[in-house]
Amino acid sequence: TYYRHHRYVPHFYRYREHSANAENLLPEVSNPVPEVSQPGVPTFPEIPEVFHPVPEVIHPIPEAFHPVPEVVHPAPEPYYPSPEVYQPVPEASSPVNMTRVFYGIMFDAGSTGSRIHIYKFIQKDPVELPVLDNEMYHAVKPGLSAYKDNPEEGGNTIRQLLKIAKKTVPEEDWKRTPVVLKATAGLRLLPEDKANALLKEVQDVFDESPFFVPNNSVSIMNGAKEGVLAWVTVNFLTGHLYTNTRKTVGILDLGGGSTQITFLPKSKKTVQSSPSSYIAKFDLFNHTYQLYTHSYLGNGLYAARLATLGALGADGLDWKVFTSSCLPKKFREDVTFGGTTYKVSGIPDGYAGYKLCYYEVMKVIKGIFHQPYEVKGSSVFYAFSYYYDRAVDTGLIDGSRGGALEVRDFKKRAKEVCNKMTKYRAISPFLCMDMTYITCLLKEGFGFKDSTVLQLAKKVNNVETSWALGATFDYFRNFNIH
Ligand SMILES: O=c1ccn([C@@H]2O[C@H](COP(=O)(O)OP(=O)(O)O)[C@@H](O)[C@H]2O)c(=O)[nH]1
Repeated sequence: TYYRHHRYVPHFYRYREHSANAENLLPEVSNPVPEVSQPGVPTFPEIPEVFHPVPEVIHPIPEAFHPVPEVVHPAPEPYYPSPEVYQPVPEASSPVNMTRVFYGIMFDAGSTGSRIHIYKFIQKDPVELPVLDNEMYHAVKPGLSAYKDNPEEGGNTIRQLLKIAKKTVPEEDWKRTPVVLKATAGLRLLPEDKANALLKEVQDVFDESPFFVPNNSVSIMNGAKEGVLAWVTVNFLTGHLYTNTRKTVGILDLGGGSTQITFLPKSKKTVQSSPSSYIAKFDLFNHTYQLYTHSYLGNGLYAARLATLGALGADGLDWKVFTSSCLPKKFREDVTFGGTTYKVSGIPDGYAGYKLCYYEVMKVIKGIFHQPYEVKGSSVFYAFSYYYDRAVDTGLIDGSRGGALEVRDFKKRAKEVCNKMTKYRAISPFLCMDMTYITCLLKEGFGFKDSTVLQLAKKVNNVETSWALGATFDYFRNFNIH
C-alpha cells in the first residue's frame, strides 16, 4: 500500500465567457444567475464542467509536457435533477463571495485491491470556474472479492480507507462531500449473492459515515462504462476534450479480472464492422461522442493467469496442481485470486520458454477478441494499470516517469524474460506468463502492429489514470451512456 498527496498548479486559467468568439471552446451555458438556495434542491456542489486548453500535438514524451487541464464549474444554471444527484445537500459553509473548496470521494473496488480517490476542487468565487486542485490516492490489497466469505471484514477495509477521507476532507465539509463506490471485475465474477452481501456491507459503512451518501452510491459498474470513464479521465488529463479537432487518445486498461479497450473511431468502417454492443454513445460537455469500447471479463491479468493454467472454473482445487511452461520449472506455490486458492507449479521435467508459453496463452485469447478495424492505423493509445506495472517490473520504462513503447518492445522483453526465467524469478515467477500474455493480447487479441506506439502512464499531471475521475465527473454531471 502507499499514500500520496498530489497537487498540480494549472499553467493558466480560462474563464467562462459569453462571446461570439469562435475560438472560445467553452460550452454554452445560461447567463450567470445568483445562487439561491431552495429547500430540497442541492445548491452545492454545482454540476461541474471540465475545461482544457487546446491540446498540443502529441509526441511520445513524458506526461509533464501535456497541457494542464482544469475542472470547471459553470456559473449557477437551471438545475435539472437526475436520480443520482437529486438529493438535498447541506449548504456550503463558506460565504458566497469567498473561495470555496469542495471534494468528491470515489472508491474503486477492483479485483486486486480497493482504492480511494479524493478529488479536491477549488472555486474562487461563484462566477469563476472551479479547478481540479489535487487528488489524494490510497490503495489497499486484496480487493473486496477476497472477502466473499467474510463480507464484514471486506467492509472493514473500506472503513479503514474512509479514515483517510476524514483526515483529508475538513470536518465542516464532510456532510456535503459525496462518497461513491464502484466495483469492477472482482465482484462481476462472484456469484450474485456473494457480491450483494459485500455491497450491503459497504453501504452500511457509508451510512454510518459522516459523508454525503447519494442514492445508488454503492454498485457494480458495467464494463462498457468502465472503459468509457477511463477514456474520459485520460482525455481530460491530456487536454483532448473540448477541441474542434476531435483529436483524442485511446485507452488500454489491463486490470486483474478484466481488460478494456476504448477509442474514438475516425473511420466509419470501424463502427460498421463492430458488434453494436461495442459502440457507446454519450454526451459530454456539449459534444456527442461515439466510442468503440469493450471490456473482456476474465481477461484481466490475474484471471488470464488462471485461465492459462486451466484452473479458472476447474474442480478438484484441493488436490489438483495446475502447471504451465510459462512458469519456472521448480516453482510451486498456492495462489489466491477472488478469494479462491489454487495450487500451481512449473513443469519440473518438461520445457519452459517463450514459444511454448505463447501457445498456452493463445488459448485464452483466440476466438474471444474482436479486432477493431482502426487499431492497425495511427491512433495514439495510453496504456496503464498492469501494462504499466509490468513494463516497470521488466525495466522497459522508468517507474516514476512512464514513457513510450512499441508493441514489439513487450515482445522482445517477453522473450528475454521467458528464456532466462531464473534471472527474472526474483521479480516475479509469473513475469514470463504476464509479459507473454500482454504481447499476445496486444497482437493477437486487439490486432496491434509491432510498430504501434503505446504511451505508458500511471499518472497524468499527478492524477491517477483510472476510470475514477471520469466517474466523479459522471456523478456530478451525469452524462448518459447508451
Ligand atoms: O487508480 C488506480 C487504480 C488501479 N490501478 C492499478 O490498475 C490495476 C487495476 O486492477 P483491478 O484490481 O482494478 O482490476 P479489475 O477489477 O479492473 O479487473 C492494478 O495494477 C492497480 O494497481 C492504479 O494504478 N491506479
